[in-house]
Amino acid sequence: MNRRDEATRLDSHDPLRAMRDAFALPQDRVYLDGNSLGALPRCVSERVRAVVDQQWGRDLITSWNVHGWVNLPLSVGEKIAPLIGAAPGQVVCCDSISVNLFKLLATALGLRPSRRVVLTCAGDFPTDAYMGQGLHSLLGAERCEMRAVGVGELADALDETVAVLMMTEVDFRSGRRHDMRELTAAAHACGALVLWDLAHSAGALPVDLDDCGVDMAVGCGYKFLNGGPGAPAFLYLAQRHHNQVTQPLSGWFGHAAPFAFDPDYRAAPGISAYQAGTPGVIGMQALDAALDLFTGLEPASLRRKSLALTGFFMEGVAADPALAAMEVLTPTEEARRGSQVSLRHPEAHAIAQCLIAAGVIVDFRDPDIVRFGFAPLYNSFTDAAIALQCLSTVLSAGAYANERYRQRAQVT
Ligand SMILES: Cc1ncc(COP(=O)(O)O)c(C=O)c1O
Ligand SMILES: Nc1c(O)cccc1C(=O)C[C@H](N)C(=O)O
Repeated sequence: MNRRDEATRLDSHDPLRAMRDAFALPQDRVYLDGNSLGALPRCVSERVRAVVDQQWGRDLITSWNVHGWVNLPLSVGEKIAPLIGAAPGQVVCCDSISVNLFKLLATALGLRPSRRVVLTCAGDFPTDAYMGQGLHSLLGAERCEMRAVGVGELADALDETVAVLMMTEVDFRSGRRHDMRELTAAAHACGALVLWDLAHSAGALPVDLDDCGVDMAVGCGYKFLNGGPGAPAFLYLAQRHHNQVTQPLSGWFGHAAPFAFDPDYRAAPGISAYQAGTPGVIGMQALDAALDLFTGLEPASLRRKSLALTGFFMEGVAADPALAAMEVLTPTEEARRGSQVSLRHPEAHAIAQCLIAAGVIVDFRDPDIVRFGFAPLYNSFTDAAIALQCLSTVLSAGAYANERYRQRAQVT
């Protein structure tokens, strides 16, 4: 059976295939970039229209109470919680990952006052280290020292100076998935806390924060949760760490009584204290609607589909002699794989541009990686087969050598 027929067969047996219809995907494109920006759920268009026209347009400021706008950060947080293995009361939806990292890193240093090191994995998405570097400038080297090491050196680097280990579960370049349970236990064994970045996990694979004993986590709403460009992020802090440290972005939405307008800050109890200012209601409502698509779905079913898609794609790459020059960076071992396949080639940028021009939307990561993101809610095996065919044609024809594919855009 050829790959297209095999894809058709797999699609017909896919228990999640009906979910694709919940998305407004363009007919003439194959979208494999949900690991950067999730596709548009139809229910989000409807919700945003209703929020703008009826809630904002007609009910105006009464909507903060009447439509529950004021509670959105907590209510949306509660909708995200089951997707990341968190019991109620520990997740709030607000701000961006970057901003939430600042709050949590400061909290971690406050919870471990005799330690100063934030240990990170070299090569993780840079904003995580950037936020730590900002904290270092603010607090000084005696209170905050950033230390980045390779994955293989993490175990040795965990010593009594480390306050917190900050790791991304799925590497944005390679798609490699780290062992959350094992690394969390290793950090705890040396008395450190652990903070996981779930940007490339939430909505694509099961995460068991409570069960793994994780202390803190962040993640974003615009990738596999499909909340739209710039959707609010989320933040998790385990119950046992609540009410001990005042997070530094102490804005009025995290105050115990915001509408008492006290001159002095008094933190709200629990996770609510991790809010800062007024939530972006339209973005929050878009994410809230998008999360409804996960209702009743087992995260394990998403994982099965994601692994089947990435596995099918990787097999196709391995079987095609035209793709021999593309190095597969993503682990073939399922437990170590996220929901993307990354291929390395010296002409990766031009190859990605050729694919996009042919209607297969992928992205490029400097200097030489083409990423194929597989969103289990809406990608099909046929998407993967079309992408394989297109990639094969691009490489066999050498189309990427054309000068017009070499222009670099501002956002890649
Ligand atoms: C792992 C990871 N962390 C953080 C970010 C950035 O998050 P934000 O833009 O919400 O601060 C991204 C992607 O943009 C990411 O892939
Ligand atoms: N957040 C992004 C943005 O504002 C513009 C373009 C891309 C992004 C991304 O999410 C990039 C993504 N974190 C990555 O894995 O590379």
